[in-house]
Amino acid sequence: MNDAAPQNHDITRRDVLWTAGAAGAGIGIGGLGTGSASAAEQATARPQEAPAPKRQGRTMIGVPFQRRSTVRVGLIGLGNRGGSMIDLYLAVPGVRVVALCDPVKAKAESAAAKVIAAGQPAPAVYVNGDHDYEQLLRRGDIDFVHIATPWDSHFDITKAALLNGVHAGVECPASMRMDQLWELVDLSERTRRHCMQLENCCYGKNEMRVLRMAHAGKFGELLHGAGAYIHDLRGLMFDPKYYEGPWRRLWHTRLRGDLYPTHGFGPVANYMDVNRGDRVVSIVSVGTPALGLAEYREAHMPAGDPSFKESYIESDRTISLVQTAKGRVIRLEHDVSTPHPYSRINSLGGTKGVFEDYPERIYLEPDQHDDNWGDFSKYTDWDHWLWKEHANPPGGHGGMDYMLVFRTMQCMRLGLVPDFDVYDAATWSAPVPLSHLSLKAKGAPQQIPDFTRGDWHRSRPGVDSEKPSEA
Ligand SMILES: NC(=O)c1ccc[n+]([C@@H]2O[C@H](COP(=O)([O-])OP(=O)(O)OC[C@H]3O[C@@H](n4cnc5c(N)ncnc54)[C@H](O)[C@@H]3O)[C@@H](O)[C@H]2O)c1
Repeated sequence: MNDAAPQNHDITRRDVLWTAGAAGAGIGIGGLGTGSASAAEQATARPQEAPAPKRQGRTMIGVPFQRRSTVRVGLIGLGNRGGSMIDLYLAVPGVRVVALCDPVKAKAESAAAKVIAAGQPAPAVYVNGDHDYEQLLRRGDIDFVHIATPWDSHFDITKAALLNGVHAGVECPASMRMDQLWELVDLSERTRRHCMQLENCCYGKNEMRVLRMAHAGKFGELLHGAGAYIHDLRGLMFDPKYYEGPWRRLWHTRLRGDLYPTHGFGPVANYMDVNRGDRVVSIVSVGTPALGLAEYREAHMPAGDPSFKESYIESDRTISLVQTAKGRVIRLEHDVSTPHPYSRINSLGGTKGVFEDYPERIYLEPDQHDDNWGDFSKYTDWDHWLWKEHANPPGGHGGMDYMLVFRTMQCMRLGLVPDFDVYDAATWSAPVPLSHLSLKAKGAPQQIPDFTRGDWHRSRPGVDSEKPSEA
């Protein structure tokens, strides 16, 4: 890692190529596989010192949803993620699933069958190719859309949702490119529709307990935290049936950097009130060689498999250090290509102690002393009201997926301000392009833009919400 500005780094002019006109108009750089620039060029299409573009609308901070008795939901992308999240929308009261879209007809039809089995009217189904989502979004009867498609298409579909007046919830990351993250901020402000990063890990039981303890001062003054996506995906990425095509593996041929930062970053950003009193200002990243996928392929794939044509450039482990305006440090890690038990690290430290997850343990003065970790299960009094009310939530990932859906739908039904907004989506996704740029610059720091354009000073609620007086 390098403190000083790089002397002989290899950022090319194309890495930083960007003009305000091109990004503002959304031209010159394609989505959904359009355009000719490489992913690496596109990821860094804004110079790191570029000032924030001029605001085109009013802030979306503190803007409540319009109240409604029933939330009408559409889902776009019904693979592993969309095909399981639909169960949770069907389990939450006051929600109707009205339309579904996936070019793979069998997936859309099987999701439609679930809607009917849940006793709701048959949903409209859109299966005619990669752009049929446009028809779904033009229907005029969708309040919220859940976008669970491969990463390349997140931006175009989210943009279309906002332009059609539909609140957008997009899977992680919101986009892989800096110019698109800014465009999402501008679009949300212009269209007055929320654009939410559907970051389920912010609703994890441990994450919410730590969040409440942090805000109550149990950790003292906050100093450092860490989050990660360490998940051995080698088997799934080489499984021809798991994903719809090899899109996820192919990102390892396209970009070096933290490809999936939001699961680790979102919760720690919440602990530290990022965009709510503090802000993240810079990131430095380093990466290991990329060896894991090629080694796995050699051992497990039959000779002649098309994957043998692929060259993996993504570091097996990327480690980034993010600094906040208040001087705190957040460590982010990404590794999906080596053997390792699943971990999001999820740690937080301050002047009064520290929490570390995987496995969960705590060391807080005056409760613990003599270097012996304490039992985190003794701190259940600090559980978030959502976890006190829903002790055994249905669905995957230990129940946090349900909490995300329940709370988002609750905010829409009751006309509340969402727990996070487009500024959080852009901030949590920004390490994708910026870690790439830092890696190329041999660890040189990159500025993280202030997507709030100065409003980060304002203290305001987020995931640490008050329980609404009505259900
Ligand atoms: N938050 C989480 O815990 C979590 C977990 C898994 C996946 N994800 C995210 O969900 C997204 C999807 O991942 P997945 O594992 O389900 O992948 P997948 O390949 O299983 O599913 C993607 C689906 O999108 C469909 N699709 C592709 N292009 C489309 C288009 N233009 N319009 C409509 N549908 C389209 C595909 O046919 C496929 O069914 C990714 O962004 C991933 O990062 C999030």
